[in-house]
Amino acid sequence: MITANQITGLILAGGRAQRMGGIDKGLIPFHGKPLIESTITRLKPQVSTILINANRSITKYSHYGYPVLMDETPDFSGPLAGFSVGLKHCKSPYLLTSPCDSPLLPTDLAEKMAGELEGKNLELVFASSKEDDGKIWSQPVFCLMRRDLKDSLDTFLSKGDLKIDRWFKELRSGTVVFENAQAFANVNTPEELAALEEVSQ
Ligand SMILES: Nc1nc2c(ncn2[C@@H]2O[C@H](COP(=O)(O)OP(=O)(O)OP(=O)(O)O)[C@@H](O)[C@H]2O)c(=O)[nH]1
Ligand SMILES: [Mg+2]
Repeated sequence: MITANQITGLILAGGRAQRMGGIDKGLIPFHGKPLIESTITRLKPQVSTILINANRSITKYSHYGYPVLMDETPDFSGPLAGFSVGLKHCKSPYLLTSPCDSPLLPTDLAEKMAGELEGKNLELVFASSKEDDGKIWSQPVFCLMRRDLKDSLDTFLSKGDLKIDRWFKELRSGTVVFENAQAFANVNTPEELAALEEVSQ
């Protein structure tokens, strides 16, 4: 059984946050505290340690006491750039990614994804959510992967491809469907931030 001490958590806070006006999304207040703190709180019990991937405000993110890793590929090339640097610094056999802007992430994220990865002998598992209308949505930035996928990812990125689902298709990958779609609610605009604060009192 894959346990928390075999998993490193990677919090993705390296985006531009253009829909939020270009400010640093992980640091905007959510219930009075920087948004990333909610992710840290939920992820921490599920993993052995945490890495933060950010491209700005490095000193502020460093205050949480975890390594802060900047993308090694230029120009905000998307979440896979964060996966790559996270895999490079991951010392455990598995890496679990979560964005900094989904403060209600499932408390059983690691457990369910690890069960699927191990049970089906997969290399990577991403989350999906079941919406109220029954539709299933991929949540590809919530992802548990083997650390040894580093070379595969770097080869993929070196071809100039950045599409996350295209990399997944090259692998033995699968998904876990989570019933509580609200756990994946993410904050992209000031309106979404206000709405999520309202429902998560
Ligand atoms: N490392 C890294 N992470 C990224 C990059 N772009 C997006 N992400 C992360 O991927 C996740 C999902 O991205 P979005 O919700 O679209 O965030 P964003 O790109 O900052 O926001 P917009 O600019 O408004 O699209 C977030 O956790 C981002 O921090 C990037 O260029 N590098
Ligand atoms: Mg988002």
